[in-house]
Amino acid sequence: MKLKQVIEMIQPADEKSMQLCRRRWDSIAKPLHSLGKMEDMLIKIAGMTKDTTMHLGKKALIVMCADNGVVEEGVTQSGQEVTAIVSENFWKTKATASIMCKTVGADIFPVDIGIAVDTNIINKKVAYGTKNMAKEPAMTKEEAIRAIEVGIDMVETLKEKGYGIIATGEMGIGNTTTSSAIAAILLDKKVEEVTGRGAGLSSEGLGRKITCIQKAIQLHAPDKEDAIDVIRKVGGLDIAGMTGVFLGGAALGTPIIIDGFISAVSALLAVKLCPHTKDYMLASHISNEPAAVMLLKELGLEASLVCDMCLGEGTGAISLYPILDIANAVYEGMATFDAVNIEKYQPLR
Ligand SMILES: O=C(O)c1ccc[n+]([C@@H]2O[C@H](COP(=O)([O-])O)[C@@H](O)[C@H]2O)c1
Ligand SMILES: Cc1cc2nc[nH]c2cc1C
Repeated sequence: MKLKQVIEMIQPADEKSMQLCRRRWDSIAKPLHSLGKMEDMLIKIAGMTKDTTMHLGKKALIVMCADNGVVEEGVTQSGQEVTAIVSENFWKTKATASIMCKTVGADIFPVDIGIAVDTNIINKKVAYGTKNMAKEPAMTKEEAIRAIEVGIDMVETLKEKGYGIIATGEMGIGNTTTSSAIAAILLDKKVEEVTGRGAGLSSEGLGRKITCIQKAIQLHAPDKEDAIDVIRKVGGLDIAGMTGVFLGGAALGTPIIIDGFISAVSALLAVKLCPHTKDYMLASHISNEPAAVMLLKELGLEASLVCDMCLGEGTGAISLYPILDIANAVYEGMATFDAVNIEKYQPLR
């Protein structure tokens, strides 16, 4: 589906289904709202799917894998070759996210949306990596839109295959540099406030990373009001792909789970392209990268997990699946106040 068409399709979440879901929670024989965010998440999901029965279907993780030209500026601890190695390991259940997916009963879909070499994962390559944003725009406008549409199409394909909820993830050495650039622009923050050590950068490297981002922003002056302009000048193909996943989920009524820093940047870009997209997002955890809290605040979303994770790959997002399963089991299986003859508590809220 085309980006323009998808943006036109997106509607606010369904209030009626959310009300009915809340009513069901309030009828269950336990203190009101005592399952906290577990209840809130299912209520939100009911609004997304327009269905209060919570038959979510199969669970997926889409991992957008891409390289970033800015790596040649010495802004990362690891070399660019790590992107392809880890990405191919997803298929072999040898990377963290793939092992976690197997454990929680989710299927993993690693997508080569822009790795610098050919790989054997799902081939949706838009380019062999981006250009170095410190010297030129990371990509063309056409490439940015194509990468967003790859994300949209992945959601459409998975929905057709019976997947009812999708976690987002990414793999791309250098993508905390692109994400910090985007965060600085969208949040109107100083680069040093939104830039962290990514995958274990030294203090000297961190200084280089901050200077590099400042230089790229000064060079390209991205238009804050134009999300595509921001993505194409200082973003990445992985970020663009995840932005498309959020938009596709909102258009097709599929809940999409935000992972860490890079995923939250993509979520905010999707909201900039279409504000109602936010209704179809669930926050999972709070990444240790400094801008993670700021991004969730800007999105108006609260994470359910605080685990000090900053691995990426979708590891935080898929950690939410067992919690959603537990919540759903209670929601579907518990006796009501009427059934067990307990007088209903008065709401505490
Ligand atoms: O998701 C996060 O919050 C997160 C925070 C720090 C690092 N990462 C992962 O580490 C890689 C990017 O780190 P870097 O230092 O190469 O920019 C990329 O593959 C991400 O999956 C991910
Ligand atoms: C080994 C490794 C695995 C990763 N997974 C996500 N980012 C990563 C970065 C490195 C370096």
